[in-house]
Formats: sequence, structure tokens, C-alpha cells
Amino acid sequence: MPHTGLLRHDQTLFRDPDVFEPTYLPEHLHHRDAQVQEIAFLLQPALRGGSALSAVLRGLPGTGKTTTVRRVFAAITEETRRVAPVYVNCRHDHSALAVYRSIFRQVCGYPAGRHLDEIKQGIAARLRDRDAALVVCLDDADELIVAGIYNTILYQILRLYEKWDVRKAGVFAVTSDLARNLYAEADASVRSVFHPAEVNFPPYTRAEIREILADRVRQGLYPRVLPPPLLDRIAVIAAGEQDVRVGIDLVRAAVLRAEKDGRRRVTHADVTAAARTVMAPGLNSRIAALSAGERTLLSWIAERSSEGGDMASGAVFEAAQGYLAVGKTTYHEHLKRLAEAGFLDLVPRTGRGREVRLRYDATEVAAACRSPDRTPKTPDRV
Ligand SMILES: Nc1ncnc2c1ncn2[C@@H]1O[C@H](COP(=O)(O)OP(=O)(O)OP(=O)(O)O)[C@@H](O)[C@H]1O
Repeated sequence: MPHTGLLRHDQTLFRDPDVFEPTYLPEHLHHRDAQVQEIAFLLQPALRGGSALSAVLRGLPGTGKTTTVRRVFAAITEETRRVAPVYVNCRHDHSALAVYRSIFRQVCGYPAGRHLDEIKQGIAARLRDRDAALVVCLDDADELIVAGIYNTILYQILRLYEKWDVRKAGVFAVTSDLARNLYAEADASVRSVFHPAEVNFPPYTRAEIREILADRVRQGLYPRVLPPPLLDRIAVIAAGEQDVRVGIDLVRAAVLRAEKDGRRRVTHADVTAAARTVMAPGLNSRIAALSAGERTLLSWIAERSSEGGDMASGAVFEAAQGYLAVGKTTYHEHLKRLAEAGFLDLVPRTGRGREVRLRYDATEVAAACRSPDRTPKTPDRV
């Protein structure tokens, strides 16, 4: 791509647009060595010809659970046929038939028929032929709980060996809901065969997110399209959201905006506008879900924060007295709820008390509090 003048309509800033797609599997997995090792360790017995082990994988959205499992599964598939790793997205496949059809397609290599028993029989026959142990990753397994089939699916997969004379299967149940205990959700008959190890995926730090994004930018964009300070800014926003996916979406949206205007470089304004479209819908609907009291307090905190006021929790309470009719207990309950809902952090201070720190741009929050059902208006800055 030439580097002078405006972009022609047939030119693009994307060297490889696929790397910004949700289904893209990155070549290099950053900062997940410990988790890769734990999963590889759990697969060892099956690789040596024994039973597969199970695990529960936990971590907030965008902490790399899916990517890590898919990377390890891809490596196994290249290496051996003694383990049959299968990935099921339970958001898409949340009926028993859909789950088994997905398993069948991946184990057998062609689409399944319509009858559940025949599908299970087909899976078992292929596993026996290959002398392979089945390992099923149930991503977003919570969806199976909601659909009321979590226990049935686990029970049937984990006891497949009894009925069909195959090696014992393993299940990797994945959740991004940290309040959910996928082991406790299993009933007694399942727990007698489900002894999952727990693999945790902590949120990435800002520096880690920046590194992941820098890698993606190097692969997906032409040089100099995204200036480093803007990449820093995007990493800060994504780290605030504790979700690398937000960063990837922001890069793509900002570059598309520059491309649409025929420019060769992303600007601050592009990132601001991208942040509005990528994050505002979520912010608005979450603010709309707050109680009136919580929303009023959040709006007050946003205004105080944008004016540069003292954000010590006690100072915020004192200052709010002339404005909000809340007692201390209610104030602390509201604060706790706002922190749990991810709008702010309560950061311990040296000395006493805690500091109230907004996770979002204060102007965005104040605007969204005023009209939670509409996209907030923000000045053109990042
Ligand atoms: N360590 C990493 N290295 C490179 N890319 C990563 C890494 N972790 C996450 N990503 C990228 O971030 C995005 C989100 O990752 P992923 O889907 O694996 O997260 P998740 O924890 O499964 O999220 P969810 O719970 O919402 O399904 C993907 O585009 C993925 O490629």
C-alpha cells in the first residue's frame, strides 16, 4: 500500500482482516503458559492410552479460555489420533441433539443424522475404531444449566464407556460466571464420575493486553496505521473492561472509521468514536438495569470525578449529603452494588478508607445516567 495521499477506494488499511474476527485462532498465545500446561497435564493419561480427565475452566469474559482450549486441542489433533478433542459452543448448541450432533461432526468428520441414539452409537463406533478417548469442551456450559440438560449431558458423556465399551471420556466445562460453581451444579450421580481439576484464568494486566493487541495489530494492519499512543489508549480501555476482546473490537472499529474517511492513519477521534459504538450499548443497558438510587449515586460520582473532586469514599459521602437523600448504610450498599456491577472499583487507600474509582469515562457515565436508554453524547476526545 503506498503511503502518500488519501486512501483510494480499492485500498485497505487491513493487511489481514481475519485476525480481528471472533473465530480467529491466534498463532501465539500470550501469558497463558500455566493454563496450557495444566490442560496438557490433564490430557496426558488419555494420550498414553488411558482415560481422559475432566476440568472446570473459570475466568471472566475475554480472558482467553476458549482460545487456550482451542490451541491445545489443535496441537493434539496434529499430533495424535488417540485423543478425540471436541469443542462445543453451548451458546449455539444448547439442546442434547445439537450437542451430540456437534460431537459427531467433529469425531466422525461429516454431519450427523437426526436420531439421538444413532448419533451416540456413531460417535462410540468411531471412538472404538480409533481407540481414542473423547474429550469434550463444553464452552459456556452455563447455557446447558439454563436449558436444564447440564446433568444429563455430563452423565451421558462421562458414562459413555459403560454402555459402549470405549475409553472413559473427559469433560472440560467452561464458565465466565465466577459466581457459578460448575462442580456443585452437578448432581450426585454425575459427581461420582466427574472429578474436575480447576483451571483459573485471571484477567490480563494492561501490559499483557497491550502485548496481545500489538501482536494482532502487527498481523492485521499495515505498518503505521495505528500510532503507538492510540494502541496504549485502547489497551487502557480494554484493561478497564478486563476484556481483551473489547480492545480487538476497538482496533477494528477505529480502523474501519479511518478507512471509511479515506485516511491512512487512525486518529484520537476514531478511537473515541469506536469506544462509543463498542462500549456504549453495553454501558447504557447496564445503567438502565440499576435501581433509581444506585443510578443517582453513580451519576453524582461521575460528575464529581470529572470535576476532579476528592474521591475518598468518606469524602464522596459527605459531599453527596446536600444532594442525595441517603443514609450511610444505604450509601455503602449502593457503592458495593455499583462495584459488583463493574462500574467502579473501591481501591484501598494508604491510611484509612477506600477510594472510589470509576472504570469508565466520567462524561460517558454521566450522560448515560441521564438517558440510559440512549447512546450517550461525548466530546471528541479519548
Ligand atoms: N493470550 C492470548 N493471546 C492472544 N489472543 C488472545 C489471548 N487471550 C485472548 N485472546 C483473544 O481475545 C479474544 C477473546 O478470547 P477468548 O474468546 O478466548 O476469551 P474467553 O475467556 O473464552 O471469553 P468468553 O468467556 O467471553 O467466551 C479472542 O479474540 C482471542 O483471540
